[in-house]
Amino acid sequence: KRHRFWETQPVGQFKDLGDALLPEGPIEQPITLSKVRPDPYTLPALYEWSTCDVDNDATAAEVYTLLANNYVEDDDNMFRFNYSKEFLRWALRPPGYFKAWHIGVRVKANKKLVAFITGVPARIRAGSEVVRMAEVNFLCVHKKLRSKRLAPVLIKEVTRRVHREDMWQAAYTAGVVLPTPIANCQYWHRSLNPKKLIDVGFSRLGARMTMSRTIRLYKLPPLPATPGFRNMEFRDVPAVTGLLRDYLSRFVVAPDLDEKDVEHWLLPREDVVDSFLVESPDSHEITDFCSFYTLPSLVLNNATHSNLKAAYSFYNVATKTPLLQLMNDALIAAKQKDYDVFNALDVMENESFLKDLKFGPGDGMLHYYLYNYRLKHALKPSELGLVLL
Ligand SMILES: COc1cccc(CC(=N)NC(=O)c2cccnc2OC2CCNCC2)c1
Repeated sequence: KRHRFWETQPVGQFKDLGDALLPEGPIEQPITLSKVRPDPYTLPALYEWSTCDVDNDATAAEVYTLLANNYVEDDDNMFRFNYSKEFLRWALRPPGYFKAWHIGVRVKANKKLVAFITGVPARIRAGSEVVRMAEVNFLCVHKKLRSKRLAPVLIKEVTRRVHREDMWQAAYTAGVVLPTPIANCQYWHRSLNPKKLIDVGFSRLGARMTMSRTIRLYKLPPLPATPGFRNMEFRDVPAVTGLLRDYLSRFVVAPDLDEKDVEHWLLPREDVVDSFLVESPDSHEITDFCSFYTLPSLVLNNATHSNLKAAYSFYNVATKTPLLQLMNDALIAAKQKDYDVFNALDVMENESFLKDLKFGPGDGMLHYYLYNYRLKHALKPSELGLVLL
């Protein structure tokens, strides 16, 4: 398949696959900052760049609306991600973020926001190297401006702004295969509200299954099974950071999280991110951790339901409680908070619980990519310790 744009970029090229002589690490070396193009790339005549200040409520609302109407849909165009305003503010303002990396495109004549792309800084370890990278996300072009080759300009512009901050690598995901995935992950869904999922066409009634039998199949107890299972609180940040750093060190690619990162990414925020831990009742030691983020989907063309409330598995560490039991408690917590479905990728050790906890395979894949960084080998999902929003 031709990738006119990606063939011009410092990413693993399909033609290089199997070339064992190519070294692991940066594909292109950094250049002197004064040599990084100082001016933005050229947009088609009618459009202008517009850095989006998501602190500003009106601007955050414009970004929310653009994504709600034009962002990623499932393969059958029945659902569209519906990131909330508060979620976007959280996702775009981690420690050390750059407002300049929240990049919009507006129509000059009426200032309508018609495209968007973002980067946030992250420290990501690839093998033994911790690399400062941009996590690039929320690439969105208004449905009416597709096939104008706007996406390559947006990608070049966020790359230029990342270079200006002396960063030379990036991490991103896509539902499509581009040159060249570092991992190809399968997504899985666990029904929490099977009747609604069937009503909206997300799931289908199994063969020889009645609705009442299906509801019974996915039923969960009202309360978590693990003694000491509770919400994470600010005072838990040091212990959770220790748990996570030890656990994530097992994976080939994973974020290098410090306490400030854990405070931002994992302290509970209502309808944005939920996190729980197990505090041993007698020793008060924190032994386990689980978390999920909230990403609803709009239900397109359905008379009775407009939204699907979905939880996405985030970071989970089990050192004393069996992972199966810990994740079942996460399902119970999500069901208690009225989620309709709990989604997970087959990354980290997720494969070990998916089938037993009655997850079903999704109908697509999520591919992970690194920009300007070559890995000797593509990773199995179980070698990947990175979850993007
Ligand atoms: C149910 O509503 C949907 C609305 C839009 C797309 C999809 C399918 C899909 N593409 N799902 C995923 O990419 C996915 C499935 C499981 C876990 N994380 C995921 O994506 C995350 C991470 C990447 N950025 C989007 C959210 C489903």
